[in-house]
Amino acid sequence: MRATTVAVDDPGPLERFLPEAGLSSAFIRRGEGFITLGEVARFETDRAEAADVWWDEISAQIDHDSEMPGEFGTGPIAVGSFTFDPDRSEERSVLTVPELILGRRGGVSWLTRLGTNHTDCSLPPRGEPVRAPSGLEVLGGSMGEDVWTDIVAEVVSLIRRDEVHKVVLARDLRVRADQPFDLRFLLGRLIDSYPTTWAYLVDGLVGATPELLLRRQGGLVTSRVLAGTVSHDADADPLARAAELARSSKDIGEHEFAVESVAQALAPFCQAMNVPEAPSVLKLPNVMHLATDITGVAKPENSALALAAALHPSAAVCGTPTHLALDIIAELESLDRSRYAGPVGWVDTEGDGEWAIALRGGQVRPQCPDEIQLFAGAGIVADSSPDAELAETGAKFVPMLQALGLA
Ligand SMILES: C=C(O[C@@H]1C=C(C(=O)O)C=C[C@H]1O)C(=O)O
Repeated sequence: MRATTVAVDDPGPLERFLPEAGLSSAFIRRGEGFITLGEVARFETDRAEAADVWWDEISAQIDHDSEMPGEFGTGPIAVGSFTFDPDRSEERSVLTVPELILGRRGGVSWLTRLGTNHTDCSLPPRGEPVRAPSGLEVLGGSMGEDVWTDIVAEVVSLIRRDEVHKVVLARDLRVRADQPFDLRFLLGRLIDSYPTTWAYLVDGLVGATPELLLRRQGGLVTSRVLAGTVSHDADADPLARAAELARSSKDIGEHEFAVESVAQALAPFCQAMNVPEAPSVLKLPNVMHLATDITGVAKPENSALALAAALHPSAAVCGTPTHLALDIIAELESLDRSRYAGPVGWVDTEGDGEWAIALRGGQVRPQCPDEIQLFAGAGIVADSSPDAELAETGAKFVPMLQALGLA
């Protein structure tokens, strides 16, 4: 297979090139990242490890001609989204090799085209205008709010009996429209309102997540761990809320579980690692999180996708200890998380790439194109209050509800 990469003039907002229908994907933060069109290969699996082996074989067969060799993110890539719990999900994970990639990073834009014999490196046409959803109806979730808070209370008592340390519980909301969703509309709204997050669109999964499972760039690996949350709004004093969060022993404890899980999982893949002692506060329009950026010097043999497979599920979205938390989630949550809270991102032919955690998003399925399932979760620890955790999930639904025009 051949691939050609050329530098192009700044194409403007990348998402404008997405077509309403057809195979496409996007991964954009602060105007940088890429959109893809078409597909030359696709691997549906239930394991990120299997996808990593598949991509390793495919990428070795690509003959790449590039005007910008070695520039991070340019060239052929595979884009994917993986389920939260492959052992218990009906949904398949997917890794695809796009036919065309239009990207921008560090002010430089490029276009990569893959195929067997082509050299057409002209920009694709802009997509049709986006369509706002209409006739929206909130159908509710797979369980009522009171049932969900009862489950939180049950988990709190398991934790107080020392049977488990932390469990992240999620809930869902279904929203129906009177015609199929145009996911580009939701993506565009998220990009505009949440520019510091990673906005993603992969195979019907759309959202804007603040959490980066990992970036592997050259020899360096970075992970942004989030856990510990307060909601805030225009009326609240942001400094007072941030100080409250930074002093909250409940949130600091919850955060430490998440940092520990990522640090432990990453250690075998790194020659050296830096884990800051105290978290900082990350401010988003709807919530603030305690945040820790872990960095390390990666051993060369593991791709970004292999690292994502090793780091997932972190205690930010699952719990501690991992296997117990997974079992408790499966038993009590009564929800197929599908690809919510799983890794979403990309990997290149060198094994560099970025994998975010698919949070603050929703899934549209081909058999129900007029219905979107939104997900939000919260970390439960010994001091959790069920009503506060319910409110926290409410705040985490806000970005998608706003994008839909419902908040
Ligand atoms: C589970 C979610 O978010 C995660 C849980 C957090 C928490 O419990 O404080 C914070 C950020 C994320 O790691 C979600 O957004 O659905």
